[in-house]
Amino acid sequence: MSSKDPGRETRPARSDRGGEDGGASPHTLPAAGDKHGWRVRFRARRAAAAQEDLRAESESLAATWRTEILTTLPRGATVCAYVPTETEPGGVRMLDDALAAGLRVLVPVTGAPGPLSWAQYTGSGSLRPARYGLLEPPGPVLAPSAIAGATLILVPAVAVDLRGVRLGRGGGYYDRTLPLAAPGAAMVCVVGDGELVDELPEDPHDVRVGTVLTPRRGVVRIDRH
Ligand SMILES: Nc1nc2c(c(=O)[nH]1)N(C=O)[C@@H](CNc1ccc(C(=O)N[C@@H](CCC(=O)O)C(=O)O)cc1)CN2
Ligand SMILES: Nc1ncnc2c1ncn2[C@@H]1O[C@H](COP(=O)(O)OP(=O)(O)OP(=O)(O)O)[C@@H](O)[C@H]1O
Repeated sequence: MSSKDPGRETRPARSDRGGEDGGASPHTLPAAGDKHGWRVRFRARRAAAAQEDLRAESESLAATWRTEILTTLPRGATVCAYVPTETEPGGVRMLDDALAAGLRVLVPVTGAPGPLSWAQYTGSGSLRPARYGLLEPPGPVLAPSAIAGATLILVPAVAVDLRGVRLGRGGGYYDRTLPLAAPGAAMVCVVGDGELVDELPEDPHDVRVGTVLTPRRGVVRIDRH
């Protein structure tokens, strides 16, 4: 990544970690290990983004998804994705593109914290409101082990770093789910350009991803995965 990239947010330098005010100012960055603080910060940025910018980002992400990722997957393969919320980059259109490419698309069914169950996505028209304001298909619920059949897994993230460490919404759902994936499955995060950063806090339970998709940088492969 070039240091000239706009929107770039790096690991805080020591001098940034709260000044004489003890870090209470909204202008200071969260402490390096403060996952919750970073999550709040990244989510606030998404919430403040202009609709037209989000739309343009989603257009670009969907184009890369179609031309550089979907074309590499055989028809009939299973993809585990998620139904994006309004502020998550990418849009539901990425799921429809996967259907059009002949893939079987599973999305999470969120219950109590634990490994996620799954349901087959057949189109946005049949989605129903679910927990946390998410949308889910009404169809039969598949056990968490369904992820083992996926060739590629889209993993939601608020931000991700250049080592593949992701910051999710704080439920620990994906950290409990990804260990059930097949060893060769590709794990891909879709984020804004300012959400691919140098270094995020990492816990022992965190599962790293191998690929990141951003609007401007396209497909970013993580080394040493
Ligand atoms: N579109 C989408 N679907 C998804 C996820 C996601 O990130 N995006 N998930 C990814 O796991 C799962 C749902 N996970 C969730 C985890 C936490 C919260 C939640 O309400 N968290 C609190 C903040 C917790 C904190 O900051 O410590 C909140 O947002 O107020 C919601 C959903 C499954 N489905
Ligand atoms: N494999 C696990 N087993 C038990 N608890 C876990 C596991 N993974 C995460 N947790 C717990 O879940 C909570 C949230 O973890 P973390 O902040 O890493 O979530 P996240 O990666 O942001 O969320 P998600 O995976 O849902 O997107 C923490 O309390 C953590 O201890």
